[in-house]
Amino acid sequence: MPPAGPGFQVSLPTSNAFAALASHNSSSTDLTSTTVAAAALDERLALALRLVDAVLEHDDHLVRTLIEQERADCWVQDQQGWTALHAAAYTGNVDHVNLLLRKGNAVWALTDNLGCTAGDIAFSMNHGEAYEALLGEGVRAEMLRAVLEATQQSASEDGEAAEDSTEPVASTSGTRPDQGDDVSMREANDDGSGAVPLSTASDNATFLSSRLVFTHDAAGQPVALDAEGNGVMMGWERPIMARTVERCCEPAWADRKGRTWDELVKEEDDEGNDREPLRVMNVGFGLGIIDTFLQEYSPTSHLIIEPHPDVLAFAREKGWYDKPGVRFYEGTWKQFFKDLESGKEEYLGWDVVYFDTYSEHYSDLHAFFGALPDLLSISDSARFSFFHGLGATSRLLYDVYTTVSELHLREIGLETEWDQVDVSGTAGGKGGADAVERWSSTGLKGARTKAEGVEMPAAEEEKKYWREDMVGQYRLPVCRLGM
Ligand SMILES: C[S@@+](CC[C@H](N)C(=O)[O-])C[C@H]1O[C@@H](n2cnc3c(N)ncnc32)[C@H](O)[C@@H]1O
Repeated sequence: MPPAGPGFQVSLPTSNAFAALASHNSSSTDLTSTTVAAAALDERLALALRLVDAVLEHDDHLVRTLIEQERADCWVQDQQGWTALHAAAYTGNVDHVNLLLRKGNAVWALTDNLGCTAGDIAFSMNHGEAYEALLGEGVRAEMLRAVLEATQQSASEDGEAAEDSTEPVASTSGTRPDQGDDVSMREANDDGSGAVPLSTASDNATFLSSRLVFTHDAAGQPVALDAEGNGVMMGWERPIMARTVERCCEPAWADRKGRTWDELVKEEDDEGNDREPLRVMNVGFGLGIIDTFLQEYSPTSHLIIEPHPDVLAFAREKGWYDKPGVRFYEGTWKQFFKDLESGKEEYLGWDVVYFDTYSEHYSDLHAFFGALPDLLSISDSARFSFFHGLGATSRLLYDVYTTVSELHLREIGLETEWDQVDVSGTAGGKGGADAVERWSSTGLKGARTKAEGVEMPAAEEEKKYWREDMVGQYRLPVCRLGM
């Protein structure tokens, strides 16, 4: 993802930008003041790069002097994109890591030219203590960000409420509640620029008003692509969806007379009895993969929340509107929540709730968490899960968002267990390098696709949304209301 990691929009000048600025200034007309300014910038740049070297050379005294007395800029990146923090992560010197974070102005989430945060480097070098320090910093920073965003959000809602007293309420369909810069739910929109463009992959309203294509990749896997050629959903995520359903539905079955799902369905079918209800809610239909697995449990009520017209058309064409127990809510989950509040929709007490949308951000998921105590059935067997692709291009970011989401869920009374799912591709076919390739955002590098009358741009370069080499196995959250 971008310089500061996926969705982390820390826009700081790199050392190169710093140098460019110095040279630009020195060619300006006001020679005296610009020469002084350029010299000052050169000096700061030299100081910052000396700090990187001092860290690499284990020169404790110089590191301390440069940070505490010389106030060297710890966020400056060298030619390979390394900051002093990357260097400290490389050497594994936890004192330097802490010094840079506490006394210096180091930025924990900056990525080097290869897309690695300092934490990723510490992890790959097996420097456990340094890694833990960076993880702690990331979690603190992201928890703080969420608090600040919530404060901003409630301030803007107060403002809107004041306006609402005189103006009709405008639809907020598909818009982000916060416009914050947090991590994307799925990581296809890494353009490395650090900016948040109004792209189909990062802006929900843009995505919902653009076309989608349902096609197949070179390996014959079904894929749904957005108008920029990013993968919205890929067939090879099946093992994740299968395991999610198993983990979320089995407790409800076990709860029902202690019999397995198969036994229960069979017995009740034979005897013609009414079954105990099993109510499931899925937010985001995509290719209908998770819904297919949910159907195997014959839910009495199967609610699918999906706003995209092309996805709805796809679902209709595949016969989903006629499946037993299935009902589509044709709108966003935020619209659905409004309808729940107004009484237009009913709180059913769902046994299983799953959340996997596209072009939304962690702050959206966090907002969804807040409703779970009302959405979930009070039964011990009720489960919630979500697609955890948060920060999946970096080991550190993935760990940070695993912890942050768990803490946020705990705040609202949900306990989380993390299951592991092999995403190496061995479950669905070939493994190794081929599997890593399959975890790219489209698998259609360089291919211009034309399907159903919608022409997609050729993907200039493969955008990975899962760094399987760095991140490892997929973590499946299984959440329940605490005791
Ligand atoms: C990654 S796909 C879901 C894939 C699904 N889990 C499966 O197994 O096939 C994301 C889906 O979320 C839908 N979506 C996007 N924004 C949404 C929103 N605000 N509310 C509900 N669904 C949304 C997209 O249209 C898309 O169909």
